Amino acid sequence: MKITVVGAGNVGATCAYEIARKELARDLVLLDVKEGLTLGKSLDMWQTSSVQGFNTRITGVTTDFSKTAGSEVVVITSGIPRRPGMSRDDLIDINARIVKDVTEGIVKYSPDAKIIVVTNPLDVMTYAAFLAAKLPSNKVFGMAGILDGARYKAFLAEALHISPQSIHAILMGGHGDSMVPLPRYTTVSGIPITELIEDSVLEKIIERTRKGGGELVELMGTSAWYAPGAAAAQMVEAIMLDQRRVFPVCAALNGEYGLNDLHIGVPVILGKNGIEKVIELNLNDDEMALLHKSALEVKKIMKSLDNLNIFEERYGSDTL
Ligand SMILES: NC(=O)C1=CN([C@@H]2O[C@H](COP(=O)(O)OP(=O)(O)OC[C@H]3O[C@@H](n4cnc5c(N)ncnc54)[C@H](O)[C@@H]3O)[C@@H](O)[C@H]2O)C=CC1
Ligand SMILES: O=C([O-])CC(=O)C(=O)O
Repeated sequence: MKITVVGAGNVGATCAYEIARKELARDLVLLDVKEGLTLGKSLDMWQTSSVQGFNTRITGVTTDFSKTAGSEVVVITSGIPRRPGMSRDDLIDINARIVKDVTEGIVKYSPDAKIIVVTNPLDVMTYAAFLAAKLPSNKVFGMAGILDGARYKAFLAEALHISPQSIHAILMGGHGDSMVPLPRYTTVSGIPITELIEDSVLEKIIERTRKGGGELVELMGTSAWYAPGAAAAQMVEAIMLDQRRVFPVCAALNGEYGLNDLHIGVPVILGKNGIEKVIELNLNDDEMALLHKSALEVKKIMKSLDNLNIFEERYGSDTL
C-alpha cells in the first residue's frame, strides 16, 4: 500500500506527517523538485517514527515519478501559495502548468490512483488535473470543503463555548469568497444552529469563514498549512479505510444541482473508489441562487485556464 504526496512544502509536509502518524499506508512517498527539502523533511519525519510509534516508511523523491508507481492515493500540493494582497486566482498561470506536469507524471505510473488536488485556485486546479489525468471523474477531486468547514466549526465553537466536535455542518460552492456555508444544514449535535446563536453573530462567522484563508495570509505572509494538511489527510483516510464518510469535496458535476461541466464543492460519499456518490441536497431557492453564483465565479476562472491554451481539451463556458 502506497500513498504519494506531491509538494514537500508547508501543506504537503503537514499532510504527509498526518498520513504517517495515522499509518494509512506501508509506504509514503514525498515528491518535490527541491531535492534537499524533500530528502531532508522525509528523513526528519521518518526519524520520529520510534517516538510517535508508526511504521509508515517515508521516502523523499525528486522528480523521478517511477518511484511513485502503484500509489493508491496521490495528494497534489505542488505550486505557489499566495502572498498578502493576492487572490487565489492570481496563482493560475504558474500552478496550472505545475499541476498538469505532475498529474501526467503520476498517472503514468499509478493509473489507478485516486488524486486529491490541493493546489490553488482549487476548483480550477481540480479541473486542470482532471483534464491532464484523463481518468474517470470519481477519481480526481479537490480538498477545500473540509478545511472551510473546519474553520466555520472553530469560529462557531468559540462563539458558543462548546466543543467543535459537536458541530456538524456542510459548506458548498467554490473555494473562494463566494463559498456557500449553509446555516440550515448546521447543527450542534442535531440542534439547529439558528436556535443557539443570534443571526447577526452567525452572519459575521459566515463572512469570516469565507475570508478565512485570506485572514491567515495577512497574518503569516503565506497561506495556512496545519488545517489544510490535516483536512487533506482526512480525505486520504476515508479512501484508504473505505470509510464512506460524507464530506464536502470539490467534485465534477454532471447535472447535479442544475450544474454541468465544472468542479465545485458539494457533499459526497468518500470511499475506496474515491467519490462513491454526489449527494444532492434539497436546497431552497436562496441557497441554490448562492450556489449558482459561486459556480459562475468558478466558470470565470475556468475560462482563464482555457485561455492559457495548455490543454487540448476543455469544457469551460461562462454560462451554467
Ligand atoms: N485547497 C486548499 O484549501 C488549500 C490550498 N493551498 C494551496 O496549496 C499549494 C501549496 O501551498 P504551500 O504548501 O503552502 O506552498 P509551499 O511553497 O510551501 O510548497 C509548495 C511546494 O511545491 C513544490 N513544487 C513546485 N513545483 C513543483 C513540481 N513541478 N513538482 C513537485 N513539486 C513542486 C515547491 O518546490 C514547494 O516545495 C498552494 O497553491 C496553496 O495556495 C494551501 C492551503 C489550502
Ligand atoms: O487562502 C489561501 O491562499 C490558501 C487556502 O486556500 C486557504 O487557506 O483556504
